[in-house]
Amino acid sequence: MSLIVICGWSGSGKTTIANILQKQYGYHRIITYTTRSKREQEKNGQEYHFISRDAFQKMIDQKAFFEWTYFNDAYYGSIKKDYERPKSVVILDPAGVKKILSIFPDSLVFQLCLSKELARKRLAQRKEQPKNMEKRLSMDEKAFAQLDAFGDRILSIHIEEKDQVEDVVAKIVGFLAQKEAYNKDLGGRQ
Ligand SMILES: Nc1nc2c(ncn2[C@@H]2O[C@H](COP(=O)(O)OP(=O)(O)O)[C@@H](O)[C@H]2O)c(=O)[nH]1
Ligand SMILES: Nc1ncnc2c1ncn2[C@@H]1O[C@H](COP(=O)(O)OP(=O)(O)O)[C@@H](O)[C@H]1O
Repeated sequence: MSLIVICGWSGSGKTTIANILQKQYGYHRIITYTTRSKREQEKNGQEYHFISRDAFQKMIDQKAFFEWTYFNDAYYGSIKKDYERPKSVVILDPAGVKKILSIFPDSLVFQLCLSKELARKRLAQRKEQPKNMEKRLSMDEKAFAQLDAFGDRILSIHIEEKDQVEDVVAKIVGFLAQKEAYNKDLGGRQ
């Protein structure tokens, strides 16, 4: 199974990159479920399955979720059968990353890292309200500190203002190609 997990602060480019991996590199995008309101540019079933709190609670009661989390006044969760397809990509928060690493230790976790200043700029482009933006970023900053202990299991990609989305994708794809070549080489020697 080759599962790619993408995580990072709000505005780090997770959605943009997962969409490129899906559209240009044939990755199956795991669409997770959320109770947060849909943003203007989002489509139900593309970024998320947008559902009501009642529907989310029902899914919790029915044990439909593989893992779920509560973040910034909204619920987010993913379902198990979606992880069964090979060559998948999913976007998760730090709690989800920890859970997935404990169940699928071979999954590749990429953390998109950027300065708060750049995150603010990107969120402003996305028309995020300044007040909401600061709250999101400080919550993300705290939550991502939990992943420090998993340093060697997570591939950090440092993003600077000059980096185009394609540069970031190229780093991820380059790493995946290297890993595949290494595994093939290892298979050939055994
Ligand atoms: N654990 C978990 N986290 C999720 C899931 N879906 C989304 N997230 C995370 O929820 C957080 C909030 O996502 P979102 O509201 O789309 O904000 P964004 O970070 O600005 O794109 C992000 O850290 C996502 O990675 C899920 O199914 N499970
Ligand atoms: N490398 C990049 N260069 C310039 N703009 C970017 C880059 N990556 C993402 N963006 C833009 O930044 C904003 C936030 O990206 P998004 O993918 O929504 O982040 P996230 O899902 O992590 O919150 C969007 O407007 C997106 O078009």
